[in-house]
Amino acid sequence: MITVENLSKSFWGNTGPVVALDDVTLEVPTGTITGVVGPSGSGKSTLARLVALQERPDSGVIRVDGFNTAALDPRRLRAARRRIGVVAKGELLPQRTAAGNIALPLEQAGVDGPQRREKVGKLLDLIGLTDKAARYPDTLTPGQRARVEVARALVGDPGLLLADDPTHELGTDAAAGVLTVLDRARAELGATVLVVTSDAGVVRRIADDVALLESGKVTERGNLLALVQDPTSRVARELLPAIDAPEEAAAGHDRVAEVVLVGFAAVGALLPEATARYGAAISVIGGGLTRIGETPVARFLLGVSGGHADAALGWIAERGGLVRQRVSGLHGIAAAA
Ligand SMILES: Nc1ncnc2c1ncn2[C@@H]1O[C@H](COP(=O)(O)OP(=O)(O)OP(=O)(O)O)[C@@H](O)[C@H]1O
Repeated sequence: MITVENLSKSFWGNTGPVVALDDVTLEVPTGTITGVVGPSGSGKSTLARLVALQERPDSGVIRVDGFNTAALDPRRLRAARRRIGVVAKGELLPQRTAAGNIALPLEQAGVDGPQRREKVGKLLDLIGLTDKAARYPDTLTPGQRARVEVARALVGDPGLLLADDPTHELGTDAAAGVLTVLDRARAELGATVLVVTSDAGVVRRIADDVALLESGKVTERGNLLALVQDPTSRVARELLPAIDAPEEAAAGHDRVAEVVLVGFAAVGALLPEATARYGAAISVIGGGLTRIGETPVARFLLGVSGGHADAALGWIAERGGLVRQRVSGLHGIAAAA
């Protein structure tokens, strides 16, 4: 477990001090992927450098498995740094093959040849590049190079894998490939991963937990699937499908409600079952379906008509759907299950 407690960091800019991080607290539970998402300049890279123990905070503490890293002497600090696998971008050695680049940290650590080969072989398999082991970086695609960089960061079995903007400047397929590797690292190696990104889609695809960083402050954090069911969550607003129906499309229904459904059973079955049980006519006015990791999540604006419209909505809420009725126009009441 990595914990960041009350971390603050300022820099001197041209016009005075710039607060990059302001009292940031964060947990990265073991074996999970935590995503820190925020706009440009919100402090993401500063946070990544501090967690990588490359820079010291002005105040606050970073704990790795309970140890306060601020209290470490230089030798222990170097050892602690080695426990953090930083995905370093654009730093593959051009004169070394993909396998040779992944093996480099093991060579530096004095690991013998057979052990190196076994470890590198496993990681080449994890990143799906076994057949490219002998290729040099300049003959790989940007996405393949990015996957090799992740493998190199994983080769020392780090306590934390840290990736700053891992999909930056990659096309859609290449980005998906890198995220699959991070996901497999967590699932198959039990890696603990911290990803900082400005792309909410990265968080939606791989994160278990998320923190929203804005102007150096964490303004929201928690489990992603829990947050998407929180009507006040700004992360949820970012990640769920937009309801892009015009106001007049909601006219003519007895009840209009925004509904968030999480999981295969809810997304697949709740609406037809509510229709069948309560004889209510339920129509989808807007919204849509997405996935959070492997979990389907839907946000719909529903129009419900018929004698048992309220009962139908109440039943959906009882079954775990988040139901917010729109009473009139923009006003709503929350009835979370
Ligand atoms: N070494 C530094 N010297 C001076 N100011 C800095 C330094 N590093 C970061 N800053 C400032 O701190 C703030 C946060 O920067 P940071 O790079 O951490 O944000 P970011 O969220 O990673 O942004 P981006 O997504 O654009 O990379 C910015 O105002 C930036 O200009």
